[in-house]
Amino acid sequence: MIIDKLYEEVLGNGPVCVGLDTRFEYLPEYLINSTKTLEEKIFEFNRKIIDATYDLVACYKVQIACYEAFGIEGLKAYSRTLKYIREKGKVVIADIKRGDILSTAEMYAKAHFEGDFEADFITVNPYMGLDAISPYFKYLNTGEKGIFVLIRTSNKSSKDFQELKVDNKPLYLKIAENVQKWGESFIGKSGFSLIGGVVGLTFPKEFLEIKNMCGNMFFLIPGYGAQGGTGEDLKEIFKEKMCGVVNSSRGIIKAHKGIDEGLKFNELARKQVIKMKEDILRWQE
Ligand SMILES: O=c1ccn([C@@H]2O[C@H](COP(=O)(O)O)[C@@H](O)[C@H]2O)c(=O)[nH]1
Repeated sequence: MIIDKLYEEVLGNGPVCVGLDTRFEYLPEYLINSTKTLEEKIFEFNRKIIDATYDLVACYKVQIACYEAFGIEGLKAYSRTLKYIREKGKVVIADIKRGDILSTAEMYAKAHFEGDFEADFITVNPYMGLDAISPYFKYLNTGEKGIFVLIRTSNKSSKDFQELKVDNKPLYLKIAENVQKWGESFIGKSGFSLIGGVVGLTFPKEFLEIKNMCGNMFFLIPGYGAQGGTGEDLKEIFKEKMCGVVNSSRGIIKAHKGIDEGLKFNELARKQVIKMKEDILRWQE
């Protein structure tokens, strides 16, 4: 199952997930000024970052908004980036945060688990309930696809709704309970489910509460670096085992900006990955 492959990657290469939230202003000057098409420029930037990091990381997360913002050219670069990561034998998570009624969710599932935008995992929004999530199960049944459901997001305003009490519990715990239950039919050899949770590293106390409740859940963990999360915040969460992948986007792909612009952006991304890995793993010894 794809979740077992992802967990193997974590065991072999550590839990770093490189976030390809590529923006035009992150490109080095030589690419910005080149005569290549926009699609080529964005793809070349991503390809060089992937080539410089794939032996050190568990997976990649590609944020679709950054590519949609460039229009058709951006989506072509998005499609090529997903394909390139999968050709390299690495796992790719498409951060698309979809959530809609059953008939529409069927089309989102087809769009992102097949064809030009095929990814290994996608992120989904649970706000509309089970029938907005169940259309993805057809793909989970193959064992080759998985989803990460938003549970406790990393942004400050996540408290606006996620902390509201339902049956005397914060909503994020209610969601976690349901996600854990849905995931019980999709557990791999690793003991983790193809239905994982998105929980931000910016709330480590709440994270621990969720983790302790959801034994089979594998986590996609945003919030490291640019949003303030640190390796120390993962100490308790990863105490028994590394139960997730830790995403950093800006902290890795724009490391060269303002420091050493130019051809070395990929080497700087690699250095940032090594630094992040050390920062996480030293708390696990
Ligand atoms: O709760 C969430 C869910 C998703 N994200 C996404 O992760 C990256 C974070 O980027 P950084 O530059 O490392 O801050 C981005 O794609 C977000 O959309 C999140 O931050 N929090």
